[in-house]
Amino acid sequence: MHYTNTDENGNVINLLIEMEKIIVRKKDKIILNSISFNIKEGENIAIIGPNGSGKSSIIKTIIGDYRPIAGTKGMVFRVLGKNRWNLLDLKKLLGTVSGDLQFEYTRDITVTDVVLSGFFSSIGIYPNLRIKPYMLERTDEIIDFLEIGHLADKNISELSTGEARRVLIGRALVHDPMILVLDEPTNSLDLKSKHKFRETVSKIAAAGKSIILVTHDLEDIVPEIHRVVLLKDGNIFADGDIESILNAEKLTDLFGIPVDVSKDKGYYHAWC
Ligand SMILES: Nc1ncnc2c1ncn2[C@@H]1O[C@H](COP(=O)(O)OP(=O)(O)OP(=O)(O)O)[C@@H](O)[C@H]1O
Repeated sequence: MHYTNTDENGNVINLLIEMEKIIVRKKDKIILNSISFNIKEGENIAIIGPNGSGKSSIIKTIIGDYRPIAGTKGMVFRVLGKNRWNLLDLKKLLGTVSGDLQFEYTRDITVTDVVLSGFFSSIGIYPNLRIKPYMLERTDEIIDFLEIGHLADKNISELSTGEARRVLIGRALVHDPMILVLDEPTNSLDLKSKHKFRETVSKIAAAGKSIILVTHDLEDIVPEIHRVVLLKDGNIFADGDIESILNAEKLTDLFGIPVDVSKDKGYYHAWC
């Protein structure tokens, strides 16, 4: 187990995720090409890159939906020091919200039940599920924490996209995961909903969860995120502290067109 490690100065660090030489292939195409990076406990990162660069594939690999090619020389893939996980246990550790998860909720189900369904990794609550009192307590706690109590009895189909997205964060948080994984979470939200969503992410980061955020929108990178990974063609193009990565030179190189970057009140903006 390598969950606990030491850095070059002898300080103890806890590694949540260790990836070395990760190769993922789909239909004869290498979609992640020898990816290496670690995420330390308490660290928040953003992953940025052009369409098709492999951002969602990294997330799917981390949450166990995609498997790296086994037997690659020097390959390491560990979550909390373990290289073998029961998928359900892994999903408890990693709360996940993607921009399209809400479209899986096609039938009427209340906000409370959507949050509760996170305990079962299900899309809804069914009679065969054993709901325990602590689950209901935790669901109420999360609804309070996210300030969505006024929505609790509504059906998810009645909510705006922005409201539904915050409910899905609740679903991801019921297990008290160590890491919250957000894949393009502000897709199709209006300005106010994006603002509200970002405040929620900041609050969760301040509560001590690690955030892994995939986005096309630099404004989604809340000030609690200090590290950015740039991806291109299934490779890591750059990885470092936000100041050294989110600048015109790096983003111009990454996207192959002139990009300008500015920073205001802790948030970054890019335009071209
Ligand atoms: N299951 C799959 N089968 C075949 N090809 C796949 C599969 N998953 C991903 N790919 C391919 O891998 C590449 C990376 O896809 P991925 O979705 O990770 O990119 P992305 O950076 O998240 O893109 P976007 O910004 O458009 O969401 C793409 O060329 C995609 O077509």
